[in-house]
Amino acid sequence: MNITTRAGTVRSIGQLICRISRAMPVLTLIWLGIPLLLGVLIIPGYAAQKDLIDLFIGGSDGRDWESMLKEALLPLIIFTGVALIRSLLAACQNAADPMLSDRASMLLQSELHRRAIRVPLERMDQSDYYDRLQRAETVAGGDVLGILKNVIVFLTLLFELIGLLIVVSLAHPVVCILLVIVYAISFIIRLESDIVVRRMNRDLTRSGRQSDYLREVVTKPETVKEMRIFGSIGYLIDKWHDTMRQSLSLRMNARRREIKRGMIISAVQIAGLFGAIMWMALNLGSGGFTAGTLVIVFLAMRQAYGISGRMVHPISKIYIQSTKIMDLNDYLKESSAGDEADKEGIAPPLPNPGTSCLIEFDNVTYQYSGAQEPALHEIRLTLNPGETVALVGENGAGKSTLVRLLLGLYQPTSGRIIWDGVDMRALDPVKLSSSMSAVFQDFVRYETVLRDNVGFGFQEQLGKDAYLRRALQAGGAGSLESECGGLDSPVGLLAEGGRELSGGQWQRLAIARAALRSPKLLVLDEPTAALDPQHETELYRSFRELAQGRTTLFVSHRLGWARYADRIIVMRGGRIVEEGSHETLLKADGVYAAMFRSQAEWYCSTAGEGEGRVSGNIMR
Ligand SMILES: Nc1ncnc2c1ncn2[C@@H]1O[C@H](COP(=O)(O)OP(=O)(O)OP(=O)(O)O)[C@@H](O)[C@H]1O
Repeated sequence: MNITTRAGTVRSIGQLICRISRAMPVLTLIWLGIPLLLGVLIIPGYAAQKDLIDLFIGGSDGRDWESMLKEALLPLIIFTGVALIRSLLAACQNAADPMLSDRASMLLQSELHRRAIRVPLERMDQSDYYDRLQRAETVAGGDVLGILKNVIVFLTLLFELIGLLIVVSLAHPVVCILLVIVYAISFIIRLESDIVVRRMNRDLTRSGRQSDYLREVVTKPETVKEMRIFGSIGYLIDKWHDTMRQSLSLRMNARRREIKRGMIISAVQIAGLFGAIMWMALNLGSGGFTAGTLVIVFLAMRQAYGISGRMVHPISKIYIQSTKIMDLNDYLKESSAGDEADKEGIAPPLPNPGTSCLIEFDNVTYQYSGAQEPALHEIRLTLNPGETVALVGENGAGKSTLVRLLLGLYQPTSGRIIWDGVDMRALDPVKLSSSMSAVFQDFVRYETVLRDNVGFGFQEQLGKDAYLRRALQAGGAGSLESECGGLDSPVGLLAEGGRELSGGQWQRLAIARAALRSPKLLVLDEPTAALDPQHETELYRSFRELAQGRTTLFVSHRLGWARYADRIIVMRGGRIVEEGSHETLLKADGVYAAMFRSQAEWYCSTAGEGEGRVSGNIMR
């Protein structure tokens, strides 16, 4: 471990403690002050012992017992007082320690969650983000308890060790120097050993995530069905075994290395202790030591030896955990970018989005981080107020990427998206998102109560049953209220007594959620993927009503629905390749016409074979 890494470890622990102390200064002060006091108290404790030993070994020396006892009274009081105060402080430490750790864990977890919701979506797409978030979550959720425990044990032992070294140096500086050298060598060896473990733990997070995924995927009822049919369970289990075997072997190697280093450290310390005792024995006559000095130096060295042995554990743990602390600090630092601007008085208020909702893509290019090619190339597109535009194209054409940019979830790599004449990046983000509503193909299932599933669309109306019912109707989920037993009935299997809903029912709730708002911009990204044809037809009718007077963009692979749009945009390879009404595009006989014909042929042929129960109105 180099100096930079070591400094990084100390700095990250310092940052962690500073973060905690800002939230709870008094508790942190008590928590840190107790070890310091425990260490300081070692010195008068040993000084009193030395005086007592010298007094009683020196004998009466012509004095009466009464005057000797009088002389012994002060050291006795100090010795007993120190012992009492130390045990009192230890009790306080036992109370303060879990109190601080638990509160710190809660504090860090809430800070982490607050930060996580601010992270740009582009950052979430990068796999290293999940590694970092996972490590930060593990630290804030539980590891921090262990880390703070280790920090406090280490500090307590460190201050006691310093106290003992002061005791020894007061007796004779040479012995103290010898002990300092021994402990310094031990520390360096230990630090070198720990860097291996630290690196290994970091590497193992990624493979651990992979093995967790594999373990989950082979046991989940949703995935088991398909895997049994495709016979992929055996292959995935073997893959999981391989990942686990590699992790175990890495861990075993690091453990062996740690044990070897531990043995070297013990040998160095025993040699140092032996050398010091020998040196003292050789200088016993000439060194000017009193018997008391000799005894307390011996006792202090013995205690210091024990302490340094016990210090190895928390130090080693802290070094291993320091990566995690660094990760937590880095994560909190990274995701707090922009916080400064949020502080009241620093950032000027941003303008609200306009009410007409004329949206222009001005030469917009978007490239995913790490991707070789842009997913969208120089898009020029205008969505007119109140217009319904259908976005179609083959898989990977860039439709969802365009939708994410339109919703402000991603920012263009180059170019601008303009809302009523203003670059969307310059608009108030909260007002902007409340002017939009969206239904995604990968919609969220809130396994709480029915009310939440609709009301999260517009939280101010969460308690207004009439609005929620209207939204349920608009989403084609009007019957769910009575089927589930009321708006406050639990849905999903997570809540006790919850009613599990079908994929289509969940999807209809997502649509009801979007309908609850009164958005200027409505975006429907494959909103009916999980619906049966009958309900899909009903839903598209509801969408048409919902889209009235709003700028609407909908993405669908069902071209039968695209014909009802005012305009159809066809994408291919990240570019807009065609644009126009259904009739114009059919006449143009290009990409859209080919796609439409192939779908129409499929429907006609399946209907002709008498197998298709698909309602013909999809392609009519
Ligand atoms: N998170 C990502 N990171 C890197 N590349 C991505 C990411 N998401 C999508 N892409 C790539 O961007 C391109 C456009 O993807 P996009 O999801 O926008 O297509 P799509 O038209 O919505 O496809 P589909 O119809 O299958 O949903 C594809 O080549 C895809 O591989």
